[in-house]
Amino acid sequence: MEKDADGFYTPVEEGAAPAAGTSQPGPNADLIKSTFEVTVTLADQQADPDSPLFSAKTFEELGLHQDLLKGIYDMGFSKPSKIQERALPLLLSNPPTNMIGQSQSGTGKTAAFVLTMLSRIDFTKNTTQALCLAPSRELARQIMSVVVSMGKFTAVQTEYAIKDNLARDSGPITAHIVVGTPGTMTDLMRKRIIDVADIKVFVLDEADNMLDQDGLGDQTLRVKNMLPRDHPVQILLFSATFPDHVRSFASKFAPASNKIELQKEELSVAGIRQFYMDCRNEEHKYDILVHLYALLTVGQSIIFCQHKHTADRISARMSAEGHKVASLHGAKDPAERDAIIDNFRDGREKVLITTNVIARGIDILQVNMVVNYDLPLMYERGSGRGGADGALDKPDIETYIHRIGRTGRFGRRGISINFVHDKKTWLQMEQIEKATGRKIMRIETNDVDEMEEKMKNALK
Ligand SMILES: Nc1ncnc2c1ncn2[C@@H]1O[C@H](COP(=O)(O)OP(=O)(O)OP(=O)(O)O)[C@@H](O)[C@H]1O
Repeated sequence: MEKDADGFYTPVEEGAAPAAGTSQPGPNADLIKSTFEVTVTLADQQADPDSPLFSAKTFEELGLHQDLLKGIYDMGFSKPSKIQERALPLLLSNPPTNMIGQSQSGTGKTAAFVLTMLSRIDFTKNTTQALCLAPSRELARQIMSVVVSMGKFTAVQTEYAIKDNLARDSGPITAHIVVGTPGTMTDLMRKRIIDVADIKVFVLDEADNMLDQDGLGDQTLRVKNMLPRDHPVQILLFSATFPDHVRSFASKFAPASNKIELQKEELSVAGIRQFYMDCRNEEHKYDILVHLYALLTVGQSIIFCQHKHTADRISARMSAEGHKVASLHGAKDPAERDAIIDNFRDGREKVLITTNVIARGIDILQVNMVVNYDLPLMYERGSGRGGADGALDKPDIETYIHRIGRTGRFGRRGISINFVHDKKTWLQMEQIEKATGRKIMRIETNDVDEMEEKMKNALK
């Protein structure tokens, strides 16, 4: 589907090259005009969700403090994105109301919840007033960078709750906003290094993942149970996906919430062209990846593998063969992880070979290609994610949507390529195609020139 001049979606042949002369839209272009279908359900059922009161076309009309408006404009944002238009008036209204917000990858959810946290801080008090949890240290660091940029003209104090970031004997935290991962956050709260008495906002980014019992659910619940009970805490859950099995838990976790949801078929971003390549076997997958190297480095690329050892193995092999690549996964030590993602973010590395650890949330506008070297798979309940055992033959649709969402950020174009190499992986890809409702086009692996041509066209 693509939007016509009036902003309506019209079907186009998936994978077809855009008309000659069309250029990659700028960061603000598509999503601000976008008319993708958002459903708003208000906690107050008497209120009309379509009332202009619950929509904001400009940041001015939100009644924000000048210092915050300055921060927003300094980041280059001129108008709220579609999701922000609907979400911000609800997020900022008083009394504070919980929210469950779902919208495609890269549509500005982070900015929406960061602005909410910042706008609720009482800067005259040196106490922690907002907590934000994310599933990975990389994402926590990225969210923090948005807090710092947006809060640049305020007196906001921030602190991390991620592994190895606090000195062992550090005293109590007095920062207004603490961003971290659930394990470390629980730890700091238990030890009373974080004082919860003044907390007003609690945000879960990638909330479906954070609430999933098989993922980080238990730890997240522990954090919630330590929040103060003598005053309401606004709970905000955001993600691009909310699979059925976490929906009811999410509603209990954030009771009486306003809800913003996208139609299911709109979940994956229209600007991302999806392809697959038929490989003969595992070894052929590697060869194809090497063939693609020139294309992978046109912009920046992320290669997703199912296991850490695959990421390490192919990156070591490619490096030995003279191709500059980096690999990142959860078994590396924190300092190394930080250095690798920072190098990639700054464009010093162009190809990042990784696992699901950065499948969610990472926002690097220059990433225009994602390769699913291995398709994402579901894990058997209770097996714990990330290990080699317990993988099922079923594709993990949510992770797929998040992975390909690392490209095509904020209305840009991007392509994703899935490697399939046998009947099983082919069937898995077919299931992904069905579930996301978008065609995945075949690319010939024999003809490197044709392959390059087709991909370059898709990126135009
Ligand atoms: N109103 C706006 N105007 C211009 N750019 C914006 C606006 N809001 C957000 N952006 C930019 O768009 C990009 C994507 O936004 P963001 O990271 O908030 O998306 P997201 O919805 O949280 O994505 P994901 O689901 O992958 O976590 C960021 O680079 C951000 O700076």
